[in-house]
Amino acid sequence: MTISIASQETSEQQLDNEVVLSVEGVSKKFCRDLKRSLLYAVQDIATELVGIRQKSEKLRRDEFWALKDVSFQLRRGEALGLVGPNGSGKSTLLRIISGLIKPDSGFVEIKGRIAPLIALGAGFNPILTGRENIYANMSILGLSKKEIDERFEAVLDFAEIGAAIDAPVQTYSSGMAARLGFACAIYTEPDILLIDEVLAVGDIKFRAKCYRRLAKLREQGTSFILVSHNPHSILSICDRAMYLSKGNLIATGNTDLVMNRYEQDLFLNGLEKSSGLMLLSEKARNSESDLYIIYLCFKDKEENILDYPITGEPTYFCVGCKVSKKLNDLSLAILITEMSGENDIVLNLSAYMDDCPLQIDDKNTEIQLQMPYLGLKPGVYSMKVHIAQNSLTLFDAIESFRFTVKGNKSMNQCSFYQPRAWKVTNKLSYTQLV
Ligand SMILES: Nc1ncnc2c1ncn2[C@@H]1O[C@H](COP(=O)(O)OP(=O)(O)OP(=O)(O)O)[C@@H](O)[C@H]1O
Repeated sequence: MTISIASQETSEQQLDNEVVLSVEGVSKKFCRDLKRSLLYAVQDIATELVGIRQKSEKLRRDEFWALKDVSFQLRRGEALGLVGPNGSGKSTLLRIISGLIKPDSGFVEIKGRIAPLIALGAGFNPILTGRENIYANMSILGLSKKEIDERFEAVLDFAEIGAAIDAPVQTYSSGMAARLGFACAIYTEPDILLIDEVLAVGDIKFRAKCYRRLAKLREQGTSFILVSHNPHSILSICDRAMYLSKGNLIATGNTDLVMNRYEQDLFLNGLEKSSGLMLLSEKARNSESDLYIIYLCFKDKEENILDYPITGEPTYFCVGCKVSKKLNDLSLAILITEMSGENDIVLNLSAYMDDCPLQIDDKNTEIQLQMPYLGLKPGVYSMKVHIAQNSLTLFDAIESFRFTVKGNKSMNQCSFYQPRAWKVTNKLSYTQLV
């Protein structure tokens, strides 16, 4: 069952916009065995020729569903992010939409011109030069020779590949091929642009230029579907996202919520998913140490243990310790990395850096890091925890405490939660413009 995650605002805005792409109940099966798949293809062609072929919902030996009953719509000017683990069917879906392969059932309806940027160099002939490929590629996308002549200089300017334009495309780096592919696609002025990871190979400057151009194209009414394994690209560009897994549409709707669901499924399994508590077996701990950690958890300000810390809410991170003697000048240090994306460090805190040494008597103790507001956005994180004395003697360390942050506040595709209030006053700081 597909979960529909939609904000009211987004749905209302979209009602005004015309549907440019409609995908209805699309399924596609493939065969894992090459020989058998050739045999099935021959069988299918033969039965189709004699007119007895029926679309079958059944899988033959070695077949599997690469896509199963996928339906969605794309509206004019909309940016849709398509996410899912490797092999979940994203490229297959884009290939079906662009007409490169036929679905086994269901249909795709397109209004206007579609430009697929599907694989590196897709549509490029490796032995032709960049110049020749621009003509070949843009004419496949529907432009006349005269139209291509008029746009040729603009494509060259945008691609910034200089003299390499007269070299065969097979001598291009992946980034150069992506530049040329993107430039050709945007100058065909498509109604729908399909982008499958190609931007990931461009350098940062070129990617920034592409994203600026995409924003401009959207203002002019171009819709696009962006496939990316980089959550930041999806979160910053797309207003809606779709999450595929094993060919099934798992969730669709608000980008933040869909990405959150995807990241939870990707990084957590079973028990970990519903627990913000990590209990450590005393036997496995270093019980020789004067202090060792026996649990980690999150609590709310009433000190209830939380399954999930929540963005924007008062949150206590608690470390339960077994202690055998009085200790001074202790520091609790935490380093939090985001498990999606590039494992970026999002928080690095320690009592030592805060000039706040902790004193512990010889009783078992819970050390708390009290956060008036949790600034982390919804997502999946991993935390390293260290307890040391004078930042030199390490007592205990936990290398990875995984937890999920949920959101109940509006984050609006940004990276952290900012506590805030809005106000209007009648006091002006300046009464006259200089
Ligand atoms: N022509 C084909 N013949 C057989 N199997 C195929 C074919 N094309 C794709 N597949 C299989 O279909 C499944 C979906 O592949 P697809 O390329 O759509 O995944 P994806 O979500 O784009 O993956 P990635 O994130 O790795 O690019 C995979 O198991 C893949 O091996």
